[in-house]
Amino acid sequence: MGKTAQERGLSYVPKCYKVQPLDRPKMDPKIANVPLIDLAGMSDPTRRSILIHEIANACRRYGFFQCLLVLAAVEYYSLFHYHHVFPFLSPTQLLFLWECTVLELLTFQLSDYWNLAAYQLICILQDLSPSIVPMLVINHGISKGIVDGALSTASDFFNLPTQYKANFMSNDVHKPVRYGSSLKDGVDKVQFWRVFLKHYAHPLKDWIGLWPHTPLDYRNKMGEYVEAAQQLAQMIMGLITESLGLGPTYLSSKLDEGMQVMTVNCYPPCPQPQLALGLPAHSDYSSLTIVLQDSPGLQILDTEDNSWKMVPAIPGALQVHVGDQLEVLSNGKYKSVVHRVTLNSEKTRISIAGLHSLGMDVKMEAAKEMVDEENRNGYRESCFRDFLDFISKNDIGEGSSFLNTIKIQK
Ligand SMILES: O=C(O)CCC(=O)C(=O)O
Ligand SMILES: [Fe+2]
Repeated sequence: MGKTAQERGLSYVPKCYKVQPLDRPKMDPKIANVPLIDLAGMSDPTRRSILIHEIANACRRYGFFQCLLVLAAVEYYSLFHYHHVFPFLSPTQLLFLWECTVLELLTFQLSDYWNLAAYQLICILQDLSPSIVPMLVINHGISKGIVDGALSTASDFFNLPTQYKANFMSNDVHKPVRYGSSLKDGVDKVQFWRVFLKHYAHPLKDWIGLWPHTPLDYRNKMGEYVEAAQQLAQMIMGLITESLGLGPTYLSSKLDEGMQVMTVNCYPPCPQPQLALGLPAHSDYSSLTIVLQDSPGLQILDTEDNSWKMVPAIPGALQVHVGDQLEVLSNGKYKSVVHRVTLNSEKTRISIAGLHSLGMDVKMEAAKEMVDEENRNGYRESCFRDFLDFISKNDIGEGSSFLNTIKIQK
């Protein structure tokens, strides 16, 4: 390691990185319809029940949604971004939407603004397109400073000399802190165009001492981000379990005693992005994953038309994925989202994916409330350790999926 193609900046893609022709990314992918949610006003019972309904629809239909920072959202509400986020709207509709929200911005405080504007947005969109339930998670409480700090210290880490990063190098997927490239370097058949640092993060005091101490602000900045993200995951999971009829605290203590595995990814520019991938198609073994990305590259498989769609990279936005554990808990009502990472030839991309799950050996199974005569249990119980054992012996790049191994054939 340190000598991989992506680390050396080769001007071509070597054979071992070339993915099968069918898996090669299109260079002009469609943009995903990102469901949108505003978390503001959660303590108001009427607002909360609307929110739960919106989240339920997003999880069922898409398996993901996005949260926005308040300040990032201001940038996001430019006409340009509207076009990317709502590609199904005509130019006149876009302009109308944009004018409405800009007007609100002038007359309201930011917090009032977001409550109102999000409602307005949802009403407008539902009128225009009743089949689309839009969701934007805003007011999620992680400040722009915290998000920017995590991305910048991550980037500084990857810019360090290989000698230092090599201290964390390992192909052993059971290690709580490790640096690597691809998935399992040199072991899997096809290699992927990324480098990564993975580390456990919750409870912070148990793990932070094992994290890199260079860059000097790494522990501090990443620590702030992971703590805020853990709180957000709890809040969102409360809404999700409530939407399943299980109540808002169904998973709270298990998540609190559970794991938060941070995968900090760096995808250097790739000279032939049409031939390789940053990560192959996979779903996450988590209950929820929260992804922070600094530029586009993440794609999700839209199950409606079985095509890959690009997730728009809105500055500071957080992407929330339903993971395998939530699919199991809901007995398949909510599906974990299949996603992959594509590359570009110009610029390094950084992403931080936080996988929130139950404890290493705590088994997840379908909630008994989700199982009846009509909906037989579709999943065997499993825990994070089972997943790690699986990936240590199987090649995800070749299509192996842990989730498939725990599905019960009906
Ligand atoms: O880079 C991304 O946007 C997503 C990364 C990812 O899917 C993962 O680390 O599991
Ligand atoms: Fe992932």
